[in-house]
Formats: sequence, structure tokens, C-alpha cells
Amino acid sequence: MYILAPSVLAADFGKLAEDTAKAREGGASYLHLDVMDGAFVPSISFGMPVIASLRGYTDLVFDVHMMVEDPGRYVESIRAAGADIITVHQEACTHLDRVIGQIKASGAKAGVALNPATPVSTLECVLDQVDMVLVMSVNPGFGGQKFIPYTLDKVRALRQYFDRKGLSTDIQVDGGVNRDTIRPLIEAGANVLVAGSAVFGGDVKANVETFMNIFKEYER
Ligand SMILES: O=C(CO)[C@@H](O)[C@H](O)COP(=O)(O)O
Ligand SMILES: [Co+2]
Repeated sequence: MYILAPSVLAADFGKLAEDTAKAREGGASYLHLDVMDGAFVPSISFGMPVIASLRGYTDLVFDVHMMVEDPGRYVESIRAAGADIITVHQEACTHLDRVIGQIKASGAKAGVALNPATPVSTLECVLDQVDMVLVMSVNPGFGGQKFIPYTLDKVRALRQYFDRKGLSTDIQVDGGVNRDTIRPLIEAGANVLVAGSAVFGGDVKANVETFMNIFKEYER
């Protein structure tokens, strides 16, 4: 029911395949891949070649978070590189409906992300079409930032909406997720939790297991 998506942004890039294998051993089923273009967000991370290379080393679900302007330009190539879920930012898409259609046509699951200060109401017209909504709980661009508490209200509003509609749409939260912030997030309705520094800082397998044990508290 609950899914941990370790964000490789905090991994040792010289040992990506090794760190990914450790996350899998601990029980993770997703791998969160942060693509940054230096325009939508200040930093530049990695793109298709790194994702395609890593695809050869793991069967984890590749959950690609596109922090790029006009992400529709890259949907097919990110899918070809191995993405299973492609999440685009509402703020980066002039034609959001079209990009969601493009992602689905590629065969990937479609996610839409919101920056902390972007209201849930901006997704009103597309909420019934997407497989996942990503609530950013830090301003995107960097790992290791502090969780922004007001984003919990957005998670609650989304879960209420999906429950009312009888939809099992995933709600993902990304940014500052750790053993202190994860319980309020689950209680608010999040079910896909991204964690970068809390997973890849230190013993990766043990860190993932800690999250898995917290999930068990809610799955009983
Ligand atoms: O998308 C992003 C940052 O923009 C994230 O996926 C970070 O990589 C999460 O890192 P932590 O906050 O968990 O360290
Ligand atoms: Co991310």
C-alpha cells in the first residue's frame, strides 16, 4: 500500500548501480530520478543517458520527476530511456492536458507535480486523468532541504477529493521526507514517499528498512 521512492539525487553518482541495488535489498520498489535542466530549477542533474544506463542494472520502477521547462519535448525519449512513471510540473507546461495525453500514449503512467506555493485548484481540470499527483514539500531544485509543513494541507485536500470520487490515484510527496515527517504525511493521505538524503545518507539498506517498518505500522 505504501511505496518508498528513494531519490538518487542524494546517492553517490560514482556508485549509482550499487546504491540502487542496496535500496532494492532494503525493500524499495521505486527509484525516483530527478531530471533538472538549469532553467525550471537552478541546478542541472542528469538526463536520458544516465537513466538508460541505470535501466540495465535494475528492475525497480523508474519514477522520473521532470524539473524541466516544456517537458513535452522529452516525453518519448525519457520513456525510451526506461521511465515507467513520468511526472511533469504544472508550472512548466503551457499545454498540460496535451502533455498528460502524450505521457499516456507513450505507455508510461502520468504524474503531475505542484510546487509548494501552487494551489491544488490549478489541477482541477486534470485530476481525474492522472495516475499520480506529486506534492512538492520543498521548493524543487536541491536535495537536503527542510520540509514545508503547509504542504500537508494540500495532501489532505487531494486525498479527500480522490476519496470522494472513488479514485485510487497515488499521492506522492517529495522533499524533506524523513523518519520525523513521514508519519504526518501518511496520516494526511500520501502513499508514495520520496526520500533522498534520508535514504542515501549512511547505510542505504538499513535506512530503507527503517521506512519499511514505519509503513508496517499503518498497514496492520
Ligand atoms: O525533486 C527533488 C528536489 O528538487 C527531490 O526528489 C530531492 O532529491 C529530495 O531530496 P531530500 O529532500 O529527500 O533530501
Ligand atoms: Co524529485
